[in-house]
Amino acid sequence: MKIAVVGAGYVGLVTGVCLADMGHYVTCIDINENKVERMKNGVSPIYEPGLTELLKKNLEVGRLVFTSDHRKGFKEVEVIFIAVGTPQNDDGSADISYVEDVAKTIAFCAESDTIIVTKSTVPVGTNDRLQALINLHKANDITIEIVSNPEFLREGSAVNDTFYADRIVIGSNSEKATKKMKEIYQDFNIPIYLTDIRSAEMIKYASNAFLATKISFINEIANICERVGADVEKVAVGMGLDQRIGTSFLKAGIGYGGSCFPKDTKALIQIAGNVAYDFELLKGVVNVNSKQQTILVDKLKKKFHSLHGKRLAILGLAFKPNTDDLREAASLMVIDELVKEGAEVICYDPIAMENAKQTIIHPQIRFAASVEDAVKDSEAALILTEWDEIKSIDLKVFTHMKTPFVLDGRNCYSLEQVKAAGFEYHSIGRSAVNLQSENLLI
Ligand SMILES: NC(=O)c1ccc[n+]([C@@H]2O[C@H](COP(=O)([O-])OP(=O)(O)OC[C@H]3O[C@@H](n4cnc5c(N)ncnc54)[C@H](O)[C@@H]3O)[C@@H](O)[C@H]2O)c1
Ligand SMILES: O=c1ccn([C@@H]2O[C@H](COP(=O)(O)OP(=O)(O)O[C@H]3O[C@H](CO)[C@@H](O)[C@H](O)[C@H]3O)[C@@H](O)[C@H]2O)c(=O)[nH]1
Repeated sequence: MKIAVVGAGYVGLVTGVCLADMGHYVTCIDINENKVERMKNGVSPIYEPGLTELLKKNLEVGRLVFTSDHRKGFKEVEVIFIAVGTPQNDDGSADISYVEDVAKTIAFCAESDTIIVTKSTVPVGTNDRLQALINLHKANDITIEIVSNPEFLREGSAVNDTFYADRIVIGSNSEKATKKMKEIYQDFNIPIYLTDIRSAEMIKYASNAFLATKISFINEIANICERVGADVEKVAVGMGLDQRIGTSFLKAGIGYGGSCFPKDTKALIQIAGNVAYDFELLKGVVNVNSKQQTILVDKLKKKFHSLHGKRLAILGLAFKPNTDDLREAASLMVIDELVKEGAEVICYDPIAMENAKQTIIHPQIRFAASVEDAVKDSEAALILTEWDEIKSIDLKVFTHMKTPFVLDGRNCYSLEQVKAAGFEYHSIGRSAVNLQSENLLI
């Protein structure tokens, strides 16, 4: 089938490449001409395992085309996916102006019957609004129908998530559009959950809010574990063995970041507020997360009287491993706090360094070429992303620090490993390892 995808960001590019790989003819349209040029040459603008290979393969066989010309991209296509951003407004609500702009462009350009598929995460009722907008602007003799098809991929495993998703959600009020959607996804062999448009829109927000709730819940349990002498890692395993609870998203740490959970939880609070419902639980989840993101700074302040002039190493900048995305990463909040306290910050990340150099600019911040360079002469090391490279380093590297003091926000090492290596170590929801007594401190 001939398909257009508007917005070649994370979701649009991965969707476009995977649809092409499944045999469809896909045109990805993005207003960023620089990005389009790179993609035309087989260069992915994002770091995403497995994506470049598929991008090159599908460009070569001619199933994938990139353009910044919407009218050209819409020529002869039956289905248009919208995958542009829905960032956060100042009040936390979702900004749907990019999605509305695309809907209007489609209405102006469409020359024959078209199905629009909204992949972007949009507040409940947005697709109905888009349909009304399109009906207002489209030519009279054509039909444009809209379908909600929220995206559930995770950054860092986006390609795999697309091919092996647990479900595909399709919200549609039209039999013709539903049939087309089933055809598009036929070869993916993934269960399809068909529902109405508003429920599909809500499934996306509810899923992200629920996962964020699990994370804030385990982080609060972790904070209590530290105070009562329990180990959150063991608690999470024990809880997860109950199949009603499950093991996933119970990894305690320094909170959730990224381009989705922070903005989608806040947007859902707004969606509820707009219908006079106070989503108290979710407000708690958001507050817990914001405190959790800087919990290591609190621990650091307990250790040192003042952070002024202290050299502190940051290991890991991306909001999670296997991505170079820094959006809403805990590292940004931590670094901001440390800079305010007058510390000298030296950062290292295996992949997100180039993005970081353009995002985190301050005279007190420098970048190191390796973990070794970052920790050398530092008075504390803060681990913020659990990259394999960081998890698998020889722990001796920390013993060469000016003060061998490690704050691990992602519980990368076992307490036994750390005790054997010999440095002071504080993690999340577990006893601290003290250097002098070699005892575990509560
Ligand atoms: N990033 C994720 O992991 C993820 C996962 C699931 C859902 N989502 C949702 O998907 C949507 C897209 O997210 P993203 O992270 O891919 O966004 P992104 O910011 O990475 O990409 C958006 C792209 O759209 C382009 N664009 C903007 N206006 C355009 C227009 N009029 N025509 C053509 N291109 C245009 C931009 O240049 C940009 O390349 C959001 O609603 C997000 O909440 C994201
Ligand atoms: O047990 C866990 C799991 C995750 N995280 C953190 O949560 C954030 C988000 O992680 P993850 O969900 O793996 O990555 P995203 O790419 O943000 O994916 C989420 O957001 C996407 C955008 O909406 C959805 O499509 C996905 O289904 C949803 O998992 C990261 O900072 C992780 O460090 C934890 O702290 N503990």
